[in-house]
Amino acid sequence: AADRLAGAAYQTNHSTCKWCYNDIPLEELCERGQDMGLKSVELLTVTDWPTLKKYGMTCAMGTHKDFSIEIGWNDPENHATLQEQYRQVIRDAADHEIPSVIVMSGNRGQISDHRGMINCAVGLRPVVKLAEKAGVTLQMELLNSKVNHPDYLCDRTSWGAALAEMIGSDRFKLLYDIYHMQIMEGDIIRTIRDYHQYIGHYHTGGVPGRHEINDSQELNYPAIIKAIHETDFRGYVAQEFIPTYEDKLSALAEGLRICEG
Ligand SMILES: O=C(O)C(=O)CO
Repeated sequence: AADRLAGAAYQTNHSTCKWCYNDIPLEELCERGQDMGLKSVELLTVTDWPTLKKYGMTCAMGTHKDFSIEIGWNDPENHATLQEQYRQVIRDAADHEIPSVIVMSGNRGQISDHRGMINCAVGLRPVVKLAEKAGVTLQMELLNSKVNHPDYLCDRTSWGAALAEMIGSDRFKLLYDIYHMQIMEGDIIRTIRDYHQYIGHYHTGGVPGRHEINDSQELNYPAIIKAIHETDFRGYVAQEFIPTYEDKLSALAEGLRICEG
């Protein structure tokens, strides 16, 4: 009951990533999540979107069952397949009122960062047009290539922002993952202030280890979330830490509380 009262007053649009609670059924996560002030459970596909709706929640960042982190838009060989998948997922997202769909750059392989950016822009252009018509935002995730995703291309904020400039649409944004970018770049608050116009969504996680965002780790989440709000951010902040507490949902509730400062 205390969580419910607190949750109703929360300033942030809170979401969480389902994969961090794989052993908890979605219905249970929705029921308990609602009570703690959660508005969304994300990185779910169209099959789960109706369940969220039943609980008055959304999937703030939708995905498609065939999406891959490593195989992405930087390689033109993937464009035809990806364009087909995005035509489908954009249509589904519009039908289910899902605000955003995730995008991955893919791994570098033999392709230079500059060529990869041009390839991403060329491949994404037609699906961004569809997203504009559908009122769905495509958001490319920034991930670390140092610890978790070796060779992933979209691993620096400036590279992502340059791609967003090249694409030039309000329906193409960056998913700024605070955990991943702390590993790659640090300088989190200044980066958010400098690049917020390109950022449509945030992920959290403790550094190092990607566990609870409490004071066992190095990031000052209350200050980071405050800086996000100071940019007039209207999107969602999703908890994406791997809980270590025995009661995983109490870890999630605590994460939301920490973000509220
Ligand atoms: O796979 C990861 O590391 C992610 O952050 C996906 O959101």
